[in-house]
Amino acid sequence: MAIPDPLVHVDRAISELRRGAAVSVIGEKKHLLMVAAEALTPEQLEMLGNYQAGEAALVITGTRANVLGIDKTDRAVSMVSHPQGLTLDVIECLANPLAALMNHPSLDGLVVSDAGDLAQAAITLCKLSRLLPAALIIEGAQAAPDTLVVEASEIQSYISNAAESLMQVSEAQVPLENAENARVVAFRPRDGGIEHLAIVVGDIDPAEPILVRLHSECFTGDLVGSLRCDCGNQLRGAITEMSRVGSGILLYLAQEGRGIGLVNKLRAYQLQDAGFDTVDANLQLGFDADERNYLPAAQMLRKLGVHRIKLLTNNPLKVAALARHDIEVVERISHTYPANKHNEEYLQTKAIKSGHLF
Ligand SMILES: Nc1nc2c(ncn2[C@@H]2O[C@H](COP(=O)(O)OP(=O)(O)OP(=O)(O)O)[C@@H](O)[C@H]2O)c(=O)[nH]1
Ligand SMILES: [Zn+2]
Repeated sequence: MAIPDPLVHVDRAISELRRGAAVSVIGEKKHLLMVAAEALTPEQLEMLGNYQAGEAALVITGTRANVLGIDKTDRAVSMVSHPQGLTLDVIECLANPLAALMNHPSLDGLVVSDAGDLAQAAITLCKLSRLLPAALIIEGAQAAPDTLVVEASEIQSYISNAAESLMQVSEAQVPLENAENARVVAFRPRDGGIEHLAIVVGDIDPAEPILVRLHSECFTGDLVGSLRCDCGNQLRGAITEMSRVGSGILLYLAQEGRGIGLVNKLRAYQLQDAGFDTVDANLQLGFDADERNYLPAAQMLRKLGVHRIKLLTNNPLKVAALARHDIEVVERISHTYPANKHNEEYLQTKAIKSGHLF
């Protein structure tokens, strides 16, 4: 029999959570049952409320608890309960800042406490599922026979395990408008999870530092020409520049919305329209300002035989992250395009709050 693959367990748990099913997270001698807050139905809440094993509580990130003002500590994850049980209205407002803009149920009497390792893994699983980082949990609850079981340690090591397992699965010549000699190379993790792409322009000489761009997927900017960001210009501009200098590699990373996913990015845009900047909108949703991990990028570069690069970026985090993953950045090349009236504030916030260089 094949050895069960931890990546596959997590991948299945992601599907379960996204379709609103309960998942059981287990650790050493401990277990909890979780449902993603944003997929919670009144029936499920009633079912979980009647669970004999223990009391249902909501886990949210410390960041979300801080902006709500219900937890002033620096806990990574906070557990929230109510002596009379949490109602769906309260859960929605605690989990989702957009619901909190519309409804104002009383938050009196909430009890906030430390969340253990399993609850932290539950939050990580929500993030991997590209859902809001909030889950209704019951600690100590045994899994029902048809509930999927996943280990907390498998969840916590998923990102690095998936990155390390990336394999080149296909490649083809694709002449581009601004770079006729280009090929697209696709990489897939072992569990069949999210694929990342490399666009290789010209012929690469691994003996020389290669011009590289790490481009995080942006449906709105890359595909439909959104003016809220500068992604479309950066994408096409990088390819044009690689063609001009003769060669280069653009990694097209499946990290939409700085790693929070397209649905959450649209939520962040709605919050920005309500007055928050791009960083605070992420924090309101309970995410970090930037949730990306660049191990997949480093791994793809290694698979392409590239170890020394010149990086097209304004983001110092990308340079530092690649260096941590053993890719030598011999030069950072600024990658700036003129602002428009829709993205001016966004670009300013990145310079002021995220340390972007120009
Ligand atoms: N969460 C969030 N993501 C955004 C927002 N605007 C754009 N994005 C995402 O940000 C990512 C773009 O980042 P990058 O082009 O890598 O930009 P960067 O981190 O500023 O770094 P450089 O462009 O390399 O300087 C894409 O995944 C976009 O979808 C926003 O307001 N909120
Ligand atoms: Zn964009």
